[in-house]
Amino acid sequence: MAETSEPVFQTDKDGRQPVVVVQDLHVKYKVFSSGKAVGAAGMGGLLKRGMRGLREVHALKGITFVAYENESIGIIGSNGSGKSTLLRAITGLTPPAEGAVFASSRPNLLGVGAALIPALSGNTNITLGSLALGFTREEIEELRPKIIEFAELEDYIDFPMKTYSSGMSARLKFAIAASKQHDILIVDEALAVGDARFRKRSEARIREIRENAGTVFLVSHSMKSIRDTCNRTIWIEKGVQMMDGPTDEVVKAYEDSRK
Ligand SMILES: Nc1ncnc2c1ncn2[C@@H]1O[C@H](COP(=O)(O)OP(=O)(O)OP(=O)(O)O)[C@@H](O)[C@H]1O
Repeated sequence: MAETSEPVFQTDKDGRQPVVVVQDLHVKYKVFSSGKAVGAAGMGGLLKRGMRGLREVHALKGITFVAYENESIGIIGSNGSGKSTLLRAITGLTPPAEGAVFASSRPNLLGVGAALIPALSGNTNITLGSLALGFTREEIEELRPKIIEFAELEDYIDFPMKTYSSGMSARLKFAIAASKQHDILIVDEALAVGDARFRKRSEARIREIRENAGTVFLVSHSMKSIRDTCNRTIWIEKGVQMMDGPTDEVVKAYEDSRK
């Protein structure tokens, strides 16, 4: 793994500022499985000799790219191709087996779900979620009406969150998380929730974050969301980087491969 992070953040010849540098990234999961199903017959070559029940999944096999300021990068690929693993490696949640990930500031995964308590009201949860994002009490009171308006929950904000539909709580979570200007924002399928109108507004908010010097990564199975939100797309298949380039070209190649 590379030891020094300084040279990787030098601006390129066009003066663009790198914010995330991924170098030959490999991620492997070791999984203990119980039962006979995971024998040589079940998992074939994945089962290592002498380690009964332990198998290794090579989820990312050499991913390399540089993400710059103001980019919105879509990550696409079929189920199990390694998209979420890549996002987790960028946030530092999953360590690389080989290679390295450098980030110029702390990447934030869009989501405040963990900080919220379903038995409490939407309003109290705005306080909890915003505190978790690092806002002060004063900032929270300034943001509160905007969050409620964005989530369109004016009539429900004093009800316990557990009484919300899944779309309503998803809207509240997005509205809290997106109230912050993130430098590096990572969005994993969050746009799949909510109705078409809310999706449009969420996408607009993501574009705004990006325009304010943020860099956004978006994993989605919706090629429409990717086309509407991302200027660049990386396509991964079975852990292998297939393509990295302008969204239109990459999405077209991906869709053609699935015909
Ligand atoms: N925590 C884990 N432990 C073991 N294996 C894992 C773990 N997380 C993911 N994997 C495996 O790694 C591979 C990539 O999974 P990942 O979730 O990154 O794919 P994905 O592209 O996000 O999939 P999807 O589109 O279905 O969400 C899969 O084979 C999956 O089974």
